[in-house]
Amino acid sequence: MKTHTPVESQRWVAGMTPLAVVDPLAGADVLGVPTVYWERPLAQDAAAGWGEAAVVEAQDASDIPDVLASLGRVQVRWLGEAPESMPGPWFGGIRFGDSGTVDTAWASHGVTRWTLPEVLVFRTARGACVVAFAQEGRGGEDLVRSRLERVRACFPESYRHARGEPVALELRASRLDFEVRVQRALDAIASGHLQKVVLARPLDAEGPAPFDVVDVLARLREQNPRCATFLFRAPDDTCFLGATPETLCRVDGQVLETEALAGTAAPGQADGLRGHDKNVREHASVVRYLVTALTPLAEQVSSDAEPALLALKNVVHLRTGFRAELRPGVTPAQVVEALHPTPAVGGTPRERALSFLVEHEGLDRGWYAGPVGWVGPGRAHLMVALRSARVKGAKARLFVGVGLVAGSNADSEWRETEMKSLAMLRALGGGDVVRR
Ligand SMILES: C=C(O[C@@H]1C=C(C(=O)O)C=C[C@H]1O)C(=O)O
Repeated sequence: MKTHTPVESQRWVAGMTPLAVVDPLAGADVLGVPTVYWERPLAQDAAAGWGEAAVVEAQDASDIPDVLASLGRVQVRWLGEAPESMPGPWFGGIRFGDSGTVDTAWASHGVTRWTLPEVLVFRTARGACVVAFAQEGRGGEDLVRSRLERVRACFPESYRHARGEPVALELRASRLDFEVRVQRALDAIASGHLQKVVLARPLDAEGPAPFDVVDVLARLREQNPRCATFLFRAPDDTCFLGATPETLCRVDGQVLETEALAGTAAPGQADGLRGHDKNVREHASVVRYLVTALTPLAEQVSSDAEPALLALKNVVHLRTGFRAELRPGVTPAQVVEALHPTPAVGGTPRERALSFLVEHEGLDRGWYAGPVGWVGPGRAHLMVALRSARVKGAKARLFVGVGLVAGSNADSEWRETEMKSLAMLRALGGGDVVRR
């Protein structure tokens, strides 16, 4: 079932069965590579979806707000008890935005794509269960019951570790090309046209055999427990996956949480980060933007008094947490529209920075740096898709970006992109990264 327009007229029937499992990813051994995957190890949340009971796509970027709004109005009739704190039920993402370069390998992910899985296995701190969805109508209830039974009967109880041996990756990237683009950005900053722009570059990696994306997911979550590990697999098996530290928005009723995450140091050099002028300016532009963007939507916006350090395996970031009480009637769809893209992945002034990227970045970001996650009635959790790659067969294209402000230099920005690429490279290669 595929819907290319909002889903108001459709109704869904669903059922739920508790499961004695600890790890939704373990289902890959019997059900194959999940269609969608989402896990935040520290929060003990994990969800894996198989099949597509429905897909909502947009033909054009101008339809994205309608698509998002329609996801929040999904109508589900539960056979028996409804599960508590179910993520989704729609899982998907949105392109970063306009691009001056078209990469057809992104075609199957489209402008935006949201999946209602046929079966969704999820775990929270309270336990695990499987949920099945089918379209309301003749046979819908039977389909739900048989899907639940099939999963209940076969789902492994064990935890799924990465099993493959480390493999050597062939890496391709152009440092010269990146440095030329950084220089153009620094010229635009020096002339006063821009204050900040986040420039990204691709890094192509090839393995000796098709990547085992389930193993890659297992490594991503083990190596990046503070991040959200995600996978969105399109029908042609193009996978977009990663482990991102950056929350775009978490909405639960009227409560909104978001964050400014910008400013980066190597793990050994984190001490000076909070006093480092360039990083402080990079960070402050995001903080100012969030306050301005949230004010029309919220009764009250509060934030941490000053940035804290968020220490990840390969980098340390400056982070300022935000919490807001949304005005009555404000939906997750409106929050996404107001926030994305923040200057953590675009720049300042916003429109000029985005035009600069269309003209000079020379890269189709696709879903990289766009919102990814889940949406449901009155609730949503969307992350910014960083530390990510598009994978098909034995080929992966990684995306890494850096915030440039006055005082940035091409050499240290290149090194920062190298550090940021390690999260994905270590998961793809399964071992330490040797660059030649
Ligand atoms: C653009 C990326 O990361 C963003 C840029 C950062 C920076 O320049 O300091 C830090 C965190 C992210 O907001 C990326 O990881 O690709």
